[in-house]
Amino acid sequence: MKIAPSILNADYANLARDVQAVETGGADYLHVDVMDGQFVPNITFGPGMVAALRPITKLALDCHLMIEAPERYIAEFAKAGADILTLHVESTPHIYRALQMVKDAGVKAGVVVNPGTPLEMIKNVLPLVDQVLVLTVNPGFGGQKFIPAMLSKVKRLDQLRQTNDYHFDIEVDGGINEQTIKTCAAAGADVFVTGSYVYGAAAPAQQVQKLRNVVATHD
Ligand SMILES: O=C(CO)[C@H](O)[C@H](O)COP(=O)(O)O
Ligand SMILES: [Fe+2]
Repeated sequence: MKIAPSILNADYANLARDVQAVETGGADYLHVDVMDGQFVPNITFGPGMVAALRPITKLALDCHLMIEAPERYIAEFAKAGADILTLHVESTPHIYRALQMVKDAGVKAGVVVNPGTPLEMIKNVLPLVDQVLVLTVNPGFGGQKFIPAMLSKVKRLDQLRQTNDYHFDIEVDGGINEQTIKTCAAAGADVFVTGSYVYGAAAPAQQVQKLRNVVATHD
C-alpha cells in the first residue's frame, strides 16, 4: 500500500514545512492536484510548483492533472520532475496518444475517471498504464464526502488486472479517512490519496501513520 498526501489543503505559505511533515510520517507519494479553472471550477498550480517541490522532498511527485488538453503540458511537467502524470480520460479526445507521450517522456502514466464516467471509457488504455485513479469525489475541491458507489469500480479494476496481463496500481482519491480507507483497501485499492484528513489536523505526520496502521491491521 502507498499513502499519497495531497498538498491541496496544505498551508501554501508554509509548504516546505507541510511537505516535510508527511515525509516524516512515512508518506510514499506527494499528490499534486493541478487545476486549470476550465476542466474543473478551481485553479491551483502548474509545472512551476512541481519544480519547486522537487529539490525539497524525496517523495515521488504524483501529479493529478485536472486540465483541458493535458498533452500540451506533458513535456513541461516531465522536465519539472514529475514522477507520475495522471490524465483524465474526459480531458482529451486523444487519451491513448497522451498516455504514450507521458511514457515517452520517461514518466509513469496514470489515467483517471470522474465519478460519472464508466470504466468502459478506459478499457483500451489499461494495458498501457502504470496507475488507474478512481476519483471518489467530484474533481475540483478538497474536503468533500466519499462516494461509496465508486467501490464497485475499484473491485472491477482489481478483477480485470487479475485476469489480464495488466500492471497498474489502483489509486483512490477524495474523502479518504480512517473509515473509507478500509473499504477501499478491501475492494483492492493500493494507493490512497488523502488531503483534508491529513492537513486538516494539527499533526499531519501522525495522520499518515494512523492511516497506514488502519490498513495494516485490517483483515
Ligand atoms: O483530486 C482532488 C480533488 O479534485 C483531491 O486530490 C482530493 O479531493 C483530496 O482531498 P480530500 O482528501 O480532502 O478529499
Ligand atoms: Fe487529486
